[in-house]
Amino acid sequence: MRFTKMHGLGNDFIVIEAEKSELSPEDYSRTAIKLCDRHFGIGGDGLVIVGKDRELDVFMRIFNPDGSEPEMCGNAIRCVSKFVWERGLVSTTRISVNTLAGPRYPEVILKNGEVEKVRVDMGEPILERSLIPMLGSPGKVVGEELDTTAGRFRITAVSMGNPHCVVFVDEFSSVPVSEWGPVLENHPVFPSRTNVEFAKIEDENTVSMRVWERGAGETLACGTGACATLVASYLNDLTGRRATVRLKGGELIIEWDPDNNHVYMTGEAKEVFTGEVDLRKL
Ligand SMILES: N[C@H](CCC[C@H](N)C(=O)O)C(=O)O
Repeated sequence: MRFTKMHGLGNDFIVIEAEKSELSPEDYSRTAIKLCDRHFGIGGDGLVIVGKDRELDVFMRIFNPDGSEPEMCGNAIRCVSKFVWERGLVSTTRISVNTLAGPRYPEVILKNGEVEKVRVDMGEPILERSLIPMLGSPGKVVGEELDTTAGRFRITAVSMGNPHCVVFVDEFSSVPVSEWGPVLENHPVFPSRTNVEFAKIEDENTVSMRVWERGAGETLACGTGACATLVASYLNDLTGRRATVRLKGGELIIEWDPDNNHVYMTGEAKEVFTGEVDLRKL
């Protein structure tokens, strides 16, 4: 089966065209576990399935390395946009992509005919606790204290279709991401688990971020996480509605438009290699 290895700021994915794969949907989850393994498989932070859609240009499904299927993935949708543009699966630079979180609208930005960046309308952030989803009384979760087995955290919860728990820190050197991450990811207050972002405010237009992803562990970047972090930073009066989010793998520009309440993410997407994999050998 053919695959394409891509990444968005080092958040890497194995991309497969549904129509050209011998996989059926019930195979996706267990195949993701095998292919994402960095020793026994190809290696990746996710398996991304892209294909023609009945209503929109294409659909995107993503599976975490633990086999779970999240609603949305920011770095992956930039990779998918580059993938479908370069393979002629779409004929315009403005693309419509169906996801479990609903339609999303990326735009590929060309330079000398090549895809330089992708700007994605990530839709409206979801702030109502029960829709994150998070247990507890109705309302927003902004700067709320949460007791865990690793101590007490002040959190802000935002969904971009997938759940995010943002914790602001003064320095990363004192943040054990691989210890605190899973404690928050699996906290019972998050019935669907959650992605976890540790954010350091550099100035009112710049935020640095480390991320522990639901079903994937620490990654070099998280697009939906960067969007959630900008929203959380604004809700906590720490930044404006536009910021550069600095991740281990690179930078994203995130804007939260006050007029339509949509969040926009702009960043790169890269193709590294293509290959063939015989699933019977995994
Ligand atoms: N692990 C995430 C999905 C991938 C999100 C991330 N890679 C991004 O770029 O948004 C989750 O379970 O919600």
